[in-house]
Amino acid sequence: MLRNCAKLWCLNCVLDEFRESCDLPALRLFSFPQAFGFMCRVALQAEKMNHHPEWFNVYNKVQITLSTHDCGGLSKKDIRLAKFIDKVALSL
Ligand SMILES: C[C@H](O)[C@H](O)[C@H]1CNC2=NC(N)=NC(=O)C2=N1
Repeated sequence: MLRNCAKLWCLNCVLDEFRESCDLPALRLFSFPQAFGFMCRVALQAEKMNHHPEWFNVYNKVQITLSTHDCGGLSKKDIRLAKFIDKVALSL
């Protein structure tokens, strides 16, 4: 399930290039600590890129929306961050 979810995330972002944002399907992890650890890894990369996700977490679920405020839509940075998220999700 996680593998499909991760692959879908990248596809969603590429296909929706002309939309204002890309809502990634909710990721259901095994526990709250694992969800929080996932978010920490993504947060460090987001800070490094100066490109931050809009996200919602409840217990073991993480919902992520990517967009680029500066251009009012999706940019290469969103795709790059989605691919990083993809990689982290696949490593869990
Ligand atoms: C001023 C600062 O560089 C900008 O606001 C950065 C910060 N993080 C960001 N994150 C996202 N997702 N989109 C942006 O356009 C963006 N811009």
